[in-house]
Amino acid sequence: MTTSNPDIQPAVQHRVQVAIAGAGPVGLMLANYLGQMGIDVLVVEKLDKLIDYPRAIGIDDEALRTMQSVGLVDKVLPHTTPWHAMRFLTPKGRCFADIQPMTDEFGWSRRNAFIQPQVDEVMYQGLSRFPNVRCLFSRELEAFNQNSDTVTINLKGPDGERETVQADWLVACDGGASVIRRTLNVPFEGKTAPNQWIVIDIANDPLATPHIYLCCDPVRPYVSAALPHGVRRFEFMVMPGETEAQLSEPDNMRRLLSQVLPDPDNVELIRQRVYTHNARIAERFRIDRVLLAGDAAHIMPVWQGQGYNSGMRDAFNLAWKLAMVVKGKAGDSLLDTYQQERRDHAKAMIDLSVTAGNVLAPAKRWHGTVRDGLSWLLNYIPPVKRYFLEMRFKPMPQYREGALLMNGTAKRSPVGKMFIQPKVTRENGEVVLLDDVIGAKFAVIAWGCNPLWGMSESQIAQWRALGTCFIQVVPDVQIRTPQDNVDGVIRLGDTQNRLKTWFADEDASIAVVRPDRFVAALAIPQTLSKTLNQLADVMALTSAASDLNVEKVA
Ligand SMILES: Cc1cc2nc3c(=O)[nH]c(=O)nc-3n(C[C@H](O)[C@H](O)[C@H](O)COP(=O)(O)OP(=O)(O)OC[C@H]3O[C@@H](n4cnc5c(N)ncnc54)[C@H](O)[C@@H]3O)c2cc1C
Ligand SMILES: NC(=O)c1ccc[n+]([C@@H]2O[C@H](COP(=O)([O-])OP(=O)(O)OC[C@H]3O[C@@H](n4cnc5c(N)ncnc54)[C@H](O)[C@@H]3O)[C@@H](O)[C@H]2O)c1
Ligand SMILES: O=C(O)/C=C/c1cccc(O)c1O
Repeated sequence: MTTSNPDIQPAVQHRVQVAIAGAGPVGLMLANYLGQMGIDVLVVEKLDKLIDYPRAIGIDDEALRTMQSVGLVDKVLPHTTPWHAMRFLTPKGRCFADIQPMTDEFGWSRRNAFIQPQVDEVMYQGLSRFPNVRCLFSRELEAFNQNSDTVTINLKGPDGERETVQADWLVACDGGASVIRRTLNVPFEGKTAPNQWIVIDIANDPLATPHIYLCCDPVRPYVSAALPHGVRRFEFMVMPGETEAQLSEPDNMRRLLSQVLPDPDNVELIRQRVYTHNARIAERFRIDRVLLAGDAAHIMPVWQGQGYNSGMRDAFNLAWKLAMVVKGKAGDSLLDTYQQERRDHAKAMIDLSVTAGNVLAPAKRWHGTVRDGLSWLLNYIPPVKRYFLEMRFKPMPQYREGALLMNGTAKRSPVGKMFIQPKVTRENGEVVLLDDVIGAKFAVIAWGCNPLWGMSESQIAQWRALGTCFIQVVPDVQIRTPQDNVDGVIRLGDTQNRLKTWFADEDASIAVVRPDRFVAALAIPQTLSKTLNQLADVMALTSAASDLNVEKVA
């Protein structure tokens, strides 16, 4: 661990509850969530502005749900193309995997194209809603040290001047090359791919056909992706011996683009750059008062668009836990569940992304021949086809240990999985998405019954103090007629009949849902009280739980 230089006497000293290194999407999301919870946050970014070149191009339904949780989804959606299919083509142009899930169990389109800097900007602008959040550019985190009470951070300012930050917690959102991860000597296990890729972004899309195509050309595999705002992305594999400088020469660019466009000279280039793909994961995500998130914790090839989305999952998982610990509502052991829950799933996404890369560009040519033959056969087996179409190969996060109470066998249980987000009808007839009723809170969602029945007054007070929302879901036809109403319980109509179906499938009637929308426990009215007590133990809730104070978002 580094020690700060005692000779440096910084002119500016900041004191905050949470310091975030890096104003990439993960740092910005975390800052928005913590800002909304009333936490004092300082984001430090070494560059003088947000990164503005194109990077990630796929945002999934879980990430949109995360944007919704910080009140920004309406500003993000205009920068997306929903229901975006990803199609793998054989060398002869036959589509052998059409990945196009058309379900919306979490409330949003499963696959969406987007342009990362535009959505990063939305998140940055979102911070202006919170006087308790500051974002300082041209501040590079150079060194830090921590003790049992605090983290001391040394920053270098725009003219080389020094500043210090005293923070209760430091979150490293400083990207793949994270200086924080390296300083802490946390191993970054995995592989770096042997091949590079050249990414070319073009304005005024000269092709303009929808969706993303991954073309398994054995001579030079490539990707062609339609993006919002008339942008086209091409990615070509760089062959052994080729260099970035060579490939960027006009003649070579023309040769590359002639593989995909009839008139390769008539293009409006935004940017081209050569990249290496890494598949690496940090051995630990928590080192005492320092937490690693996003690319600082895991990096992966782009083929499933999961680098960005995995970072969003980290932010959603960590933010509510950090807020509870900072506010003294939970002991800091709650933060151990962040690594417990997130690391395995991030690893599964890395493995999936590597596999997709091997399908697109197999290491040996004969692997490609086998792939094309097998895929031709499998395409005729409907369950296999459905498996691809519905994206069932993408492992949905299921936490087996952590801030939850697993009952029954983990494989079958919905505990540790994200709760569905259907439309619901309020008593005034308004139809909204479920999370918009809950807000940034825990929810106890009961089918038909009164969730408070069986809970003691003190237990109700304890969970209310955490900001828990108690919900009674009824068949939609019952919602407009006041009946069986209970004080302090929100009644909702099951607009799409999805909640009834969910509870019937799970053989339960009450779900305890965490602020990140993961199911923490299942119960029936007779077991809820005991279940909530056990959950309070697992989550290290303190007895001093008082209102979590969700600040009103302007
Ligand atoms: C060049 C590039 C292209 C990519 N292209 C794709 C793609 O095509 N498809 C895809 O799915 N994913 C892509 N990714 C991955 C995706 O962009 C990342 O997964 C995502 O940006 C991770 O977000 P993050 O917030 O964790 O880190 P980043 O977005 O990397 O943000 C980290 C931030 O921390 C700042 N920082 C670093 N060190 C310090 C320090 N010491 N002090 C202060 N600030 C610091 C950096 O300047 C940066 O702004 C790409 C990544 C990169 C780097
Ligand atoms: N569109 C694209 O094709 C594209 C473009 C850029 C990045 N990406 C993805 O995003 C990820 C992050 O991008 P980046 O530019 O920050 O990555 P990068 O190439 O700078 O590598 C990130 C970090 O990985 C670690 N690393 C690399 N080799 C290592 C080794 N041998 N041992 C231990 N650690 C090692 C280092 O900490 C390095 O700084 C990339 O790895 C890639 O998967 C994709
Ligand atoms: O969003 C996806 O699922 C795919 C993303 C993708 C595919 C190919 C190349 C990339 O750079 C991607 O981000």
